[in-house]
Amino acid sequence: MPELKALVRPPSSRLAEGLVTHVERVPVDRDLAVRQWEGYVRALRDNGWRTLEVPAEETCPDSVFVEDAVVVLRGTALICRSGALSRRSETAAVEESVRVLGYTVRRVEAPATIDGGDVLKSGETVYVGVGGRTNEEGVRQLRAAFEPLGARVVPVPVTRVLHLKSAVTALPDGTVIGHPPLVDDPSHFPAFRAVPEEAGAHVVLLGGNRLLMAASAPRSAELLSGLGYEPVLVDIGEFEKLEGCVTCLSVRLRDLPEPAWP
Ligand SMILES: NC(=O)NCCC[C@H](N)C(=O)O
Repeated sequence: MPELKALVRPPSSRLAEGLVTHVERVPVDRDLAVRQWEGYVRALRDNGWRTLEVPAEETCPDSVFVEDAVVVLRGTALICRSGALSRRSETAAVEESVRVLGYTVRRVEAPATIDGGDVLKSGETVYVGVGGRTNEEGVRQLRAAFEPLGARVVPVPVTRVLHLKSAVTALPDGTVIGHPPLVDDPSHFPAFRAVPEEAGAHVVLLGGNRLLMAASAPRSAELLSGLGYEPVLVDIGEFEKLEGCVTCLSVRLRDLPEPAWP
């Protein structure tokens, strides 16, 4: 059984200057954020994931949200080109990390934009949110990169939240979960289940029935627990102030090429 591995990236000292789009700006306690980030990394490790740290990018306040910089599928790493100008220089160190790991590296090229937070993989399907940080040309380049690898790319609209994965994520059986007021059109998904909180829509699949979730979604955790899942809760409140969620703080390397890992 190959070891489970994930990329994470320590918060920049300028974290508090991170972008906000759909929420009011409120002060961020960077020291608390660092402790919460350490707790998040610990939760991954405690659940069998070995974490590799991409070096912090001090000049990029949002660089801790490493998910947005790269999408990996079957040995290919697609380096994103963010829809937010201030986030474009986050990718250099991420590209270096995945290259060292042995991934075939492709880059999203202008005029395309893609944020990894808009890309939701579930089985053979790759849903991509369009309307916020990812544009139509981004969808075209995602198709060109991943359809030859066997993926089916399905564009879905995103207008109510920052990223597709701010609205929905998928359970291990492919059921897509979301908080209905924030989901543009649930009919795009073959199976959809409503959860009662915004943050309840965000799960990171840890393996087996375990789901990493934000502590701010206790009722959704209870609902999922009633369905047989085992929520693992982490407090990421300082990141939520910047529209971050559990998914965006790591990139799970499920199709890591071999040999790899230093
Ligand atoms: N994938 C994600 O949900 N990323 C969160 C990014 C938050 C950051 N403040 C941003 O606006 O880009």
